[in-house]
Amino acid sequence: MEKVACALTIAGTDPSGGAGIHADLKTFQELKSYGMSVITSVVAQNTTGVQALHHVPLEMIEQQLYSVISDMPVHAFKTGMIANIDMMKVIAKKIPSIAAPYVMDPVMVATSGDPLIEEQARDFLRKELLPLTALVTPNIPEAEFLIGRKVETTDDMKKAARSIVHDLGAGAALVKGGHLDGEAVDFLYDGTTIYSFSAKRINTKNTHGTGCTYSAAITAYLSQRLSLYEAVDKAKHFVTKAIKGAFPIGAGNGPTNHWAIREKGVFQ
Ligand SMILES: Nc1ncnc2c1ncn2[C@@H]1O[C@H](COP(=O)(O)OP(=O)(O)O)[C@@H](O)[C@H]1O
Ligand SMILES: Cc1ncc(COP(=O)(O)O)c(N)n1
Repeated sequence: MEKVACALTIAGTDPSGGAGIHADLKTFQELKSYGMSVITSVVAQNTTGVQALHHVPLEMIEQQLYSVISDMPVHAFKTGMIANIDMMKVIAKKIPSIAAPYVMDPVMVATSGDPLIEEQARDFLRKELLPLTALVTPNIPEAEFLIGRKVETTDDMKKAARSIVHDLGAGAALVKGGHLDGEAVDFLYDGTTIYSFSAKRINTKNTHGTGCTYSAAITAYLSQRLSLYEAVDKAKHFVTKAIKGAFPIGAGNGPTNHWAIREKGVFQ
């Protein structure tokens, strides 16, 4: 029988289709991994911001996890938005039973600036979930929170990546430079080596879902058994294309994940 790579995302929703579970599943599909999802929160949001949040009851999160894990193979998984400590506890308890690399996108606020997780949950995420990861993918503000210092230069980014691994216990750290000026450069530290991944900065406001799409692409490639370096390298190309090909739809920060539609010519 042919083998299929299976990737799981544990995250919140985005009915406008640009971020969260929706971006993750579209990315898994585009990269030819079989996509599965556990929904933590239903989020009423669009390109302009977050309008309302509804948290899925804890038993239901646990049940969704059980439904997937008890029946399906999982070759890599990621977490995105996990709104509060109780949800984090439920997820942390199940993680050790998933024998696959764990990629954490430490989502804290939406591109619009709206908070997606409770203030007190940030500490729990850092102390309890981070040490379970194979890779964590903070942007600059998230890296600053994790290490408790300002990150203003590429040198600071490299130091942050090292400190997230050595001081906080992450398996590896990818500190993303989307929030700095100049080249869009990200640094990966795997415990021994710093690697950089760079792309020309694209002049666009359509960046809704970039972090989700990037971490989902890494997860998809890891599910296909690529090395961490190869997975990040290919995912960086994917997210750059996704930002380049984004359509200016919606009144705010447009979604990034439409380049495949553009390439295949199915648009008006
Ligand atoms: N304007 C841009 N042009 C090119 N790449 C970008 C741009 N903005 C972000 N990126 C890249 O997109 C990815 C997501 O980064 P970032 O925006 O920092 O994360 P987040 O979406 O979590 O805030 C990174 O690889 C980053 O370098
Ligand atoms: C449910 C959910 N999860 C994550 C994000 C962050 O999106 P981004 O990738 O733009 O940082 C979001 N807006 N909504």
